[in-house]
Amino acid sequence: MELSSPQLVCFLLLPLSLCLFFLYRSWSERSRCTGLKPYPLLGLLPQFLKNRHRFLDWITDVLVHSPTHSMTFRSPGQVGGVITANPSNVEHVLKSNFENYPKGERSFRMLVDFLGHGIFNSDGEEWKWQRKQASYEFSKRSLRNFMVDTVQSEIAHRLLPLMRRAGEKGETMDLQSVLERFAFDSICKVAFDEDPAGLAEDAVADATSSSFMRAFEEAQNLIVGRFMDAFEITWRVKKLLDIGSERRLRELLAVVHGYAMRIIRARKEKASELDEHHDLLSRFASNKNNSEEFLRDIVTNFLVAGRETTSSALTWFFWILSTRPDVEKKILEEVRSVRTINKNTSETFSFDELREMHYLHAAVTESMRLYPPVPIDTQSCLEDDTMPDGTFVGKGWFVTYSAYAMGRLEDIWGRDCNEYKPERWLENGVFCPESPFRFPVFHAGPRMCLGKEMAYVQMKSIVACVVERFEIDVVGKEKTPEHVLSLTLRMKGGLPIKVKEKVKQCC
Ligand code: HEM
Repeated sequence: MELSSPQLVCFLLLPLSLCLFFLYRSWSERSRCTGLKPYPLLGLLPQFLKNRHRFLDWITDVLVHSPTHSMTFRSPGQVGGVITANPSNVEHVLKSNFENYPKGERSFRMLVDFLGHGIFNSDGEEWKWQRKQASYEFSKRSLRNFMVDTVQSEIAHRLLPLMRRAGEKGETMDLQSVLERFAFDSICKVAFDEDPAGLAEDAVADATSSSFMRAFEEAQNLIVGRFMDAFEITWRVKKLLDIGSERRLRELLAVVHGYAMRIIRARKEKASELDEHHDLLSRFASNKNNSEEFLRDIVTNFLVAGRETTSSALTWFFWILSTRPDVEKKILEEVRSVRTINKNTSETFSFDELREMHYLHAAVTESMRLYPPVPIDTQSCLEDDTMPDGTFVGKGWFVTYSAYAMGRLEDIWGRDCNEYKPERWLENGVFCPESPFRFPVFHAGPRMCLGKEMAYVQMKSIVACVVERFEIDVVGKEKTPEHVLSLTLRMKGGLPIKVKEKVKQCC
């Protein structure tokens, strides 16, 4: 059959029109579900590019308004993805269908230069083996005792004197940086029996550890920057040509890995004096099959885990506290009462005393609800799947849950979800935990955080001791600080404070 010119045009235009019609239909359908308007062909890429500097708040707005609290990304040439704040989906991904949601190849490629094959960046048998070794170590009473001693000593000999000196001189100090150095010293001592003395009076003199800390932070930011590149090819080309941010990253990683190697070699020299249960590093080092490179990855991963999480949580906590004298008063009353009941005359608190501080536990937890140290966390999908809320997830897609958005959902926390209210965690004065799928701040399921108890000991000890002794004035506290999204939620520009030592209470 021969077609006339107008017929030919119609014949060619028909599929195109049908295509446009279906694209438009799926476009308006998806915008009805998520409140977002994905562009035909470009998907949500334009919105992503426009909002990537306020990524967390942007996706929170979208997830809060989406009826399922989930959103789907699909852009041409890019992997698809789902971001969710739906507790049923979180449970499905992190627990019920765990095997289908590993960290995945894409995330591995992005992080391998920094985290290597360590626990945060491994799947399958490689992860299981590390998890088993580390879990065993973390469950030991001896580790807990060592950790409590370490935190107490760091507070009594470094943190409190440092704050006292700043108070006497009337100096403004950056609390975020102080807390990071505190956490860095603690994790190095607990995991590797190394003291970098980041918070010591003569810390300035220890150029190696301070240049390491700076390099570690910048490297982390550059690695996260890779995730924010709209196209993976961008950083890969820069890496290949050794230019721009990738060149800088290579230089910084040389410093980071060099420091970690120094710890490992020092440990090897001491190996004959130490048994394999001495600390976390000894446990991994005792296996002769583990290369130096693998041990270096262990060190880097535990530093990531321990250095920024508690300091991020406490930085936001102290800012909130500065705006809530009522909460500070209640914490102080509780701390003083525990001290009196236990006739404690030392500068710090024991593990059991910290456990008695339920209000403090609630106050710190409530702050992490609104400012979770790990605000988003991503897995990838092995095989096509449908989540409990009906959202489709394709093979190879990423699935991200946002603890930050979940902390702001009325469906989980009620109408006062945006208010800071420690009381929501208490029943008759006793702390009641929430399901980890509704409050996944420490993750959930088989990969749940191993350092949760250690983190609370550190955070509660610091708050109890500091609030008891110092008045803290946060400079510019009226304005909500901006955040920077690194691997953790950091405060942009730090938290400038002025401190004044309180007059000692006579008992
Ligand atoms: C407030 C403090 C902390 C928070 C909010 C927190 C949160 C988390 C989160 C969200 C994960 C999952 C990360 C992922 O998907 O890869 C995680 C994993 C982990 N955390 Fe923590 N963490 C904290 C402190 C610590 C501390 C002090 C340690 C001690 C070293 C630690 C050790 C670990 C380890 C080893 C894992 C890996 C678990 C695995 O993949 O099997 N965490 N944590």
